[in-house]
Amino acid sequence: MKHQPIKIGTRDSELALWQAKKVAKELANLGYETELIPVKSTGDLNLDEPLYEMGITGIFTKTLDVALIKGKIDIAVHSMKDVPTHLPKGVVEAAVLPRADVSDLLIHKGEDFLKQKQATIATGSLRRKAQWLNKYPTHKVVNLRGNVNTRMQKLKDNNWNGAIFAAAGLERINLKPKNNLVLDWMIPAPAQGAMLVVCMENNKYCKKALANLNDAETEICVHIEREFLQTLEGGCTAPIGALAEFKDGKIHFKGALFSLDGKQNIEVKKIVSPSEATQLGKNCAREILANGGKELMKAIKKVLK
Ligand SMILES: NCc1[nH]cc(CCC(=O)O)c1CC(=O)O
Repeated sequence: MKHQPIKIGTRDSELALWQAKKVAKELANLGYETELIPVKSTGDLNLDEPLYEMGITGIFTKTLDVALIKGKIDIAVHSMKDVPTHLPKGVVEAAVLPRADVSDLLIHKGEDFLKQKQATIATGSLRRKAQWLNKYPTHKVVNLRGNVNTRMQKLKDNNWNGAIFAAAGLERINLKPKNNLVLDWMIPAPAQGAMLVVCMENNKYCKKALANLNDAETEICVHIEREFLQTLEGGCTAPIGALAEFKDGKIHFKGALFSLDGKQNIEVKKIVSPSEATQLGKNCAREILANGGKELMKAIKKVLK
């Protein structure tokens, strides 16, 4: 018997649509029929208030989660870095797609300002803000929210020196300007550049279809990063970066917790063999907590609550 097309839920930003269409294409290559179902999310609408002030984790994923649980869609496609470490009950990770560029980019209007004392950089991310101020303590960081297109437009409309974007997002929607600087010193968000497809635990048909799309190495790396995040944060959006990468058969991990003003930086780096990967994220987070991270997390939570 012919199966109904797989209903792919997606937010309606250009990046989200690109990512959903990518999954549709991959599934079509395997012979599966699909249908795109755009679902509006509060995350794209509420642009003036910083995410952390809304007190919500999973603001980008909440609406799709509801649609999934209600059976309006069969699968949801997410930027994995936007997905809270705990999935809603009954929802499972069905595939982690091969990772794109993990780096953060500075989109600027001329690089000369990097040598100046005064400059203004825009970002809505506490992680990017803290790391920028750590490297450029005299600069000013202003809040910038909205989807990638909105943020790029706001950068044009304001006299900021630059704004920070994920390379993956800009590349996907073909919006990467020439005047970009790869911030190779900046530690990306856990799971940056990775896409996650989720479905209901009891949906055997979709689980089987999506298993074909999973990239094992990416899955291992993002799980290390997210375990690191989960062990550190306990449900608050702190300035945390983490990156695990396979290099010459080994896993290279770096993770860091920053104070909100960027003055404090507690970092850990480790190189392990893949057999030691299971506890890596947790162990590195525990090392940071033991090195002053516990007190720092407490101070951050006090401000963000
Ligand atoms: N929070 C927004 C968001 N979520 C995923 C991406 C881009 C894709 C990715 O980082 O995986 C972006 C834009 C950005 O951070 O500039």
